[in-house]
Amino acid sequence: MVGERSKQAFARAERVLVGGVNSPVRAFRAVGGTPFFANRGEGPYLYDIDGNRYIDYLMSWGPLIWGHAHPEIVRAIAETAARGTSFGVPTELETEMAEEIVELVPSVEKVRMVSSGTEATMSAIRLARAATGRSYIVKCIGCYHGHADPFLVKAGSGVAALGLPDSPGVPSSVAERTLTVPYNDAVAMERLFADRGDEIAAVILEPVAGNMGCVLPRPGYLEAVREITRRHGALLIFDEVITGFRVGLGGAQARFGVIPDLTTFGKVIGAGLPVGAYGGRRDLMSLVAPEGPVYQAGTLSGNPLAMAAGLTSIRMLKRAAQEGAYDRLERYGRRLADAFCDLASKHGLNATGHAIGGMFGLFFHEGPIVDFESAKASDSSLYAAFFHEMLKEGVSLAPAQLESGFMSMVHGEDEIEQTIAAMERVFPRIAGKRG
Ligand SMILES: Cc1ncc(COP(=O)(O)O)c(C=O)c1O
Ligand SMILES: N[C@H](C=O)CCC(=O)O
Repeated sequence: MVGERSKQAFARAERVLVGGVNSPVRAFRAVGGTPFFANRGEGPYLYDIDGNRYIDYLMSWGPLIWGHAHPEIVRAIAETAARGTSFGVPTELETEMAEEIVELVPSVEKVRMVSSGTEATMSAIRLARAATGRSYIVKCIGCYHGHADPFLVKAGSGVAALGLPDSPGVPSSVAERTLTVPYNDAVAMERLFADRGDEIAAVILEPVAGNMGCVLPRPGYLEAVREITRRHGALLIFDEVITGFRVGLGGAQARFGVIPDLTTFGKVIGAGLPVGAYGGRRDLMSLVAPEGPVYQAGTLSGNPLAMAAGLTSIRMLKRAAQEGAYDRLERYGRRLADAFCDLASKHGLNATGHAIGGMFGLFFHEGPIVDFESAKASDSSLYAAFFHEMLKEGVSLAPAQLESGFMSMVHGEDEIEQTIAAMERVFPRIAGKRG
């Protein structure tokens, strides 16, 4: 339950921070109420400033695949910081990070590090436009690719939660260059390309959608988009800011065996420090400055602390993957999703649950959930009640139904059992609260 100290902290924050937060989703607008304030985290647990402990499935919106304050990651950051926090000249850490990404992610031959997922996606489309000499991009309705102008068109995540299909401040001349189609609809994609194929620079796609809840690609969908883009001379950009190193070591592209031209990363590759990256085929990446003319830069790009944290995390993931750790993540996610659906059905409620690798989605909807239309038809007031009751039970889920839940490598049997037990207590309390 959100305690008095958090409420006071939020009131204080609201006086000087826009909406009391530094990213809209943190304000809990999709579920109502006010947010709890973090004090510290340890493993799968987050402690708020009122002294409450939560089993955390938000995991800082995805980056914390090793949970909070993992000792090896904290040590790597501290040791690196002691030698300096930023240099403005290259470090070997940046090369090591790029080498890991190139080794593990099938499509990536060269990398550019940046400081956020948004920087990665906006740079990738600039590159795609330069490479093709075309100006239109295609995105799916309900997918979120960060807050750069071209992406704030029918976007998911906080944009959808606030009911802002588009954002004021984005010039219409920019927004009109973004074409949209429903996720998982290869026919709509084919039709759009039949009409405008020779004007389209790239399709940018979350290979598993994570910003309208967690929505899985239909069998054959990613392959179809790959084939259509190739046939029309457009690039395929997989936005793996969420899925990278989370649905498997090689991301969604390795898992589904579909190879994009460019890939964007963020979240897990920084292990909780600000980071992003984009990469892809050597011939495309060599268009980026200083090798080529496409300008993109960053004072703190490849920051040593972020590189040290990310590298430690990726190397630990490599070892863990050999012991089936990603399968365990998915099994745990599946158990939560199944328990959610079983309990809902026992209490006469519609529910659908998805899980893949370390991400999952819980929807109050009979399903199937395949796109934004079906995801947003889920019962949002019931989810809000569920979210708040789970919080009272010491379980922190995504504060919006149209977001993903995140499992970490340090969640264990105990946490899963405690979470299911919490759901068993919560369902009778929310059964009467259908929207
Ligand atoms: C799929 C996806 N792409 C891009 C972004 C943007 O990343 P960032 O918030 O680091 O700018 C996010 C999350 O915010 C995301 O989920
Ligand atoms: N859904 C967003 C990213 O994945 C949430 C992060 C944010 O906008 O703060």
